[in-house]
This record gives sequence, structure tokens and C-alpha cells, in this order.
Amino acid sequence: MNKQELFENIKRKQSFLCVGLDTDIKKIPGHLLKEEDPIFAFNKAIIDATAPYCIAYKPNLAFYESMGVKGWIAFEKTVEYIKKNYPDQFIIADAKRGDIGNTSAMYARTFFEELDIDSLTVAPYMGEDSVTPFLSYEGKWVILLALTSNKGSHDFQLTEDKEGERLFEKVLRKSQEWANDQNMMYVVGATQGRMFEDIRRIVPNHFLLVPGIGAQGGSLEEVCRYGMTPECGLIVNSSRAIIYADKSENFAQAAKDEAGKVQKQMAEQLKAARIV
Ligand SMILES: O=C(O)c1cc(=O)[nH]c(=O)n1[C@@H]1O[C@H](COP(=O)(O)O)[C@@H](O)[C@H]1O
Repeated sequence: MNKQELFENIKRKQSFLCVGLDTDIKKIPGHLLKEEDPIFAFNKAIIDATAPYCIAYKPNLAFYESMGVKGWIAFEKTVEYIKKNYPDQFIIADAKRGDIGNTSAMYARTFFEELDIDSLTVAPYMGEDSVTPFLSYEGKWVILLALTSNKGSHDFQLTEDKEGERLFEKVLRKSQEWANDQNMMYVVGATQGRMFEDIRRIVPNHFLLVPGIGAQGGSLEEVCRYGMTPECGLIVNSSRAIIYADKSENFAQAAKDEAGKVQKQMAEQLKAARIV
């Protein structure tokens, strides 16, 4: 999916919500455990319930890999299900990969050839040759970690060099030598508030993947105030607050209600910015 198609989907659905499929066998409703593949059964119900309100899904690989082969199968089935039934959804494999060049090339093959997923989160800290193997796939996206939502983002990302440039700023600046706003996005946590202003000075047109609303307490309103562009430029993720809104047999309806609520707030933001 290219940038223009993504923007068209955002306008049509009046939403820039990404539902995070962080599916934990210990958190899903008990009645699903008798299903042959409980993780996939849960994801399928969540996807069917939330698809009208979102434009992207982000399965986080940690939740699947923690279950070994069974988890990997559930992940593949989930990706296939979205592609077959909701082909307008942008799929993000949240795997935070990146390694020496020939190893990154194998990760790229896994996610972009074998699974044919739209995008992958990538860690930038091994530098250019660890990122460029992901960039040779037409129509695929690298989503590079820039300023993350967690407390530990202060440990490295906010440290300054002698010239006063912070590490996340260096990541944003340097990586533009490798890619552009048609094949790279950046992760910026919703908890980072006014930092979005600094980020937009360096990357005014790139899409940002913004996790951290909902369970982590980030403010959608603040993210939009400081981070939105004329083409929206935001994909805002919420995982736990949507998929575990209710742990009874009513879980899918509760996820639908929660996604619907966030979509309404997003529609208001898009209207206020005169995007829709
Ligand atoms: O790359 C990510 O998606 C990510 C980056 C970041 O800075 N913070 C962050 O929370 N995430 C991911 O976004 C999701 C957030 O989940 P909730 O806090 O449950 O909405 C998890 O899958 C995290 O791994």
C-alpha cells in the first residue's frame, strides 16, 4: 500500500486507528480456550468487530513467538485473514528487527516475501547496512524506532551530542539519506507530547506510527495538535485498551465499542484539521 492509498483510507474511514493485536493466551476469554486455535479465534473476532473503525492492524511478534510454532501459525493465519477479508487494512509486523546486512536481508525475506506484510518495525541502532535490506521491496515500508513511548526512551534516545543534537534527532536526520516519506515511517510514542513539534521540524511529511494511547496514558488530542500534517501523517495504535476492553463472552462487542469511540475522536480531529 502506498502513502496516497493510506491517506485515502484514512479520509474514507475518518480514522487513523491501528488496532494492536497483542494477543496473550493468559488474557483472552476462557471460553475460547476450547477452540483449536484460541489465539486465531480471538484475533478473528476482534478483527471482524473493529475493521470498520480502523485502517491498520499491528500484531506484535513477541506475543506469537512466545507460544512457539503454535504462535507462529496463529500469526500467519491472522495475517492471511486480514489480507483476504479486509484488503484495505495496512498490516504492521511489530518485530523491531535489524541486524548485520545479510541477516536483515533474511528478516526482510520473512516479512516482505514469505508473509507479504506491508510494513515492519525496525531498530535503527546498527546503522545503514542493517536498515537498507528492508528498503529494496517496492510498496513495503520500514517503520524505524525514533522516540519510543517508554520511560527508558530517556536512557539513550534523548541524550545529546556535543552539538546539542539528541540521538532520536540524529536517527530522523540520518535515515533520510536512506529512504523517504514513501517507504519509511517513524515510531514516536504518544506519551512524548510536545516533542512531536521537534520531530515535525525534521520530518514534516513522514507518517508516524504512534503507540501509547489507551493503556499507556498518552493523549490523542496532544498527538494531533503537535503531530498531524495536512495528509494526517499519523497512525495511532491502541492494543490492550481495545482488545481487552472486556474479558467475558462479550469481548468482541466491547472491542468494537472501544474502537468506535476512538474513531469518533479521530474523526473530530480530522474535521478540525479540515482533512475530511
Ligand atoms: O513499536 C511499537 O509499536 C511500540 C513502540 C513504542 O515506543 N511503544 C510501544 O508501546 N510500542 C508497541 O505498541 C503496543 C502498545 O500496546 P498498548 O500499550 O497495549 O496499547 C505494544 O505492542 C508495544 O510493543
